[in-house]
Amino acid sequence: MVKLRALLAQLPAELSAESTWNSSTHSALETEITGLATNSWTCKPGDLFMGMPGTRVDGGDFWASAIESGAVAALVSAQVPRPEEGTACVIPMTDMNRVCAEVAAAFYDYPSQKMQMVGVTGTNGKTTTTHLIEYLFNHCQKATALLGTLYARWPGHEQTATHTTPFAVDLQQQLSAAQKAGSEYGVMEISSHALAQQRVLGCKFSVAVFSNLTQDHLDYHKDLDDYFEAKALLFSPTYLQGRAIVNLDDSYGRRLIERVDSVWTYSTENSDADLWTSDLVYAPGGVQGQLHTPSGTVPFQSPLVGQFNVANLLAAVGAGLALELDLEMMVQALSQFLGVPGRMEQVAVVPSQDISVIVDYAHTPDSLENMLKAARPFVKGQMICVFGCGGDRDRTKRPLMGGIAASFADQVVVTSDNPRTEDPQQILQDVLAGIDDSVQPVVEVDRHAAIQAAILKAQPGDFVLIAGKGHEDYQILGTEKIHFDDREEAQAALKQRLNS
Ligand SMILES: CC(=O)N[C@H]1[C@@H](OP(=O)(O)OP(=O)(O)OC[C@H]2O[C@@H](n3ccc(=O)[nH]c3=O)[C@H](O)[C@@H]2O)O[C@H](CO)[C@@H](O)[C@@H]1O[C@H](C)C(=O)N[C@@H](C)C(=O)N[C@H](CCC(=O)O)C(=O)O
Ligand SMILES: Nc1ncnc2c1ncn2[C@@H]1O[C@H](COP(=O)(O)OP(=O)(O)OP(=O)(O)O)[C@@H](O)[C@H]1O
Ligand SMILES: N[C@H](CCC[C@H](N)C(=O)O)C(=O)O
Ligand SMILES: [Mg+2]
Repeated sequence: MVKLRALLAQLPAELSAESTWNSSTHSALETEITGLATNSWTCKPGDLFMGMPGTRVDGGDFWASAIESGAVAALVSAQVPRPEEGTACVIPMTDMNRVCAEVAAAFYDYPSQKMQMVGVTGTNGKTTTTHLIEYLFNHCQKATALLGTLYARWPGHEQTATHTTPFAVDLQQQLSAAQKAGSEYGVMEISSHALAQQRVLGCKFSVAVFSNLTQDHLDYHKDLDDYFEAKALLFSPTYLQGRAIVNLDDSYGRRLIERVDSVWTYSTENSDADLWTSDLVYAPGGVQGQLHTPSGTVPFQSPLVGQFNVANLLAAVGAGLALELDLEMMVQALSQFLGVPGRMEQVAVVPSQDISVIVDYAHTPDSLENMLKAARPFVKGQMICVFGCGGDRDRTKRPLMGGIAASFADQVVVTSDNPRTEDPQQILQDVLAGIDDSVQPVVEVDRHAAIQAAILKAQPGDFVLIAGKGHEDYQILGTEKIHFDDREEAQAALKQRLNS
């Protein structure tokens, strides 16, 4: 609980010009705020309502319904029409994204500053790297909270996530709960959307990781440079108060290095990097090699598959060393980390079968290519790739993904991902536009039928890769979310194959 006056005092003067306060504001200043709300529908008595500008509406326009639900006051964009003085406390603000983040951090008393925080950004590898960091840190007896695409969890608690990076109020509430539950460390995925919308403002990071930048989200960002600038914000002094860990193998990573003072680079092969690997041997059961770090060189072994996962584990070890974790202990933990749900996850059935099936979350051109390349050495027969592209998301990546699937797989099955409000057939056409006429993909709009067709038609020794949805246990058709899980679908098809 905190008084409205105290919360407003945390805001920089340029955001909450006191000169605009009227008698309604002054009379609400001593009221205790018991919660924060950004949705008028879920606003409770005692809350402070913050009206967020969105793509469809300005939440500020709903201040009356929030006040009716018991909100003590509403903070809204300056353009929002306000009530007559004396009727309700509605205070105009300059930048609601910033206001919301600053207020949330203050309300929860800056939890990130009571923990050692690691932020991970980049197009691909955030979920995998944050899981690795959580695992290494917990193995080294450091109680660690993890916030990301899959869930928010800390010792004794786990909840499903709705976004890769929560909105400011949820974020600060979760960090506060994690810290109170004993987490000394926190690791989180930070999306470019979150940085552009300032959801993470008020958080301070001891370590920030940059994995890579390749095409995605061009529905939201103007171009790749704009996307990069959003990611680069994490490495500015506003957020980073420690060491940057940056991928030297990525061209945008090399650009970022020029801008940061305290940086360790990592590379899967370049000995100029601070952390790098050599003598790598890839096998179906994982990878092994030598790990070179600022704390010495050690042999390592990991059950993870693919060169990109070596990059992820380098980033994770770098984060650990930056926070003074023991290298030997981390290397021991690496050998036991089995992977992340829905990332290169093998679908197994009993009795085992003569084909392999993998479910992976590749939903960008780069990750699709990496996944197919990583699997190739282990394919005895044909490599069959089942995939689609999400609706209401970057359309320009669709033909690129089509071209990549056709180049790197032996057979392609184009199907739906989450069509959302787009016409599923049109999404398929966008993907097919990138596939050369000489290739004859199977086109099946129903993902269930597509997975079944791929698995039932596979020949002994074939390798079926089902990409795009990974851990997701739903499919979004229109505005409806139905239960759908690639792993369950593959299991069922494998059983059917056994009996046919
Ligand atoms: C593009 C984007 O980020 N959109 C976000 C935006 O939605 P919007 O603009 O449609 O919102 P809106 O409907 O206009 O409403 C604006 C505000 O008014 C409020 N409102 C609205 C109506 C009402 O009656 N009362 C009321 O209070 C709403 O609660 C909201 O705060 O504001 C909403 C609330 O703040 C967000 O939920 C929504 O995220 C949507 C769901 C989303 O899917 N975002 C994705 C793209 C995203 O952020 N993804 C990244 C990961 C990307 C990666 O892979 O790297 C993430 O971090 O998850
Ligand atoms: N370092 C990496 N570089 C390139 N591709 C990767 C890397 N790590 C994982 N991948 C591929 O990208 C897919 C998504 O990985 P992951 O979930 O770790 O990424 P993410 O950055 O969290 O994605 P999102 O933005 O959706 O949260 C994986 O299934 C794999 O195919
Ligand atoms: N975080 C990603 C997830 C994409 C997952 C894919 N299955 C899709 O629906 O496009 C995004 O919001 O673009
Ligand atoms: Mg993720």
